[in-house]
Amino acid sequence: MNLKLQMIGTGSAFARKYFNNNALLQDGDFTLLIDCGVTAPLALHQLDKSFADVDAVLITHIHADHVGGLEELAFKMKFTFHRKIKLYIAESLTAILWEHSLKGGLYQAGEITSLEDLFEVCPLTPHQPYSISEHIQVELIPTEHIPGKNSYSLYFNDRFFYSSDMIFNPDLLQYLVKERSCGKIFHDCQLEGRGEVHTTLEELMTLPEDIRKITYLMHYGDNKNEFLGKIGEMDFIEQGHIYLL
Ligand SMILES: O=c1ccn([C@@H]2O[C@H](COP(=O)(O)O)[C@@H](O)[C@H]2O)c(=O)[nH]1
Ligand SMILES: [Zn+2]
Ligand SMILES: [Zn+2]
Repeated sequence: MNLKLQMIGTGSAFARKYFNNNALLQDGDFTLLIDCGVTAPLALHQLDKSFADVDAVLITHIHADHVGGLEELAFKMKFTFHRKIKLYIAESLTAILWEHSLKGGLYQAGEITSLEDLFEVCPLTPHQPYSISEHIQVELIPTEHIPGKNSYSLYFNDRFFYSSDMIFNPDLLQYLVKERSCGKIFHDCQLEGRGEVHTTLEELMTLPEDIRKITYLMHYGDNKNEFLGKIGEMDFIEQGHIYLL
């Protein structure tokens, strides 16, 4: 069974040409939304889709380009579609997501007082595999992004790695490829400047050729086209395209 990956956005946090780095992972007629940033509703609309097409959502960390669209998703599910979808999120982030991000907009006395009033919350323990659909299995891998902020990368089906936002960790990439049969890497890529909270193109270019060959770049800036031909054996993943995995 082929899974389909469609990035609804491939942009860095403040990109204007590209939507937030969020994705749809499709297993037959089941659709998982990976992160749900501020631009997710419009990004879906431009693909002739909406939250009605989403069966579950998986969150990697608490930044607006990854969770800023959850308020609309939650309201739509509750009051328009009358569905409670599964919310997959690290157990360390559930209280933070509600108390520090969603409660302000979604709280409604007697009606919406917790995440569980909106979602079927599925708290995930890092380093454990979870079955999300018949052919989608995910494992959270804690990775460094912002000091003091829990942030997770995703390892699907013991086959492909989705960094979300992380600083460079070549040892992890080597381990996944050499020891865990990783065949594709979707990696955030800061095109210019120092990689204080992300991995830079310069850093990714230091990876061995066999890893670069299976690496697809995402979470990039508006000037991405200036870097065409300057990314070695790597490829840019394109917003809206459907990739068979
Ligand atoms: O130390 C920092 C922390 C944050 N930033 C900026 O904020 C965004 C955060 O969004 P991401 O989704 O993690 O990209 C980041 O890109 C930086 O632009 C920073 O510069 N320095
Ligand atoms: Zn981001
Ligand atoms: Zn981030």
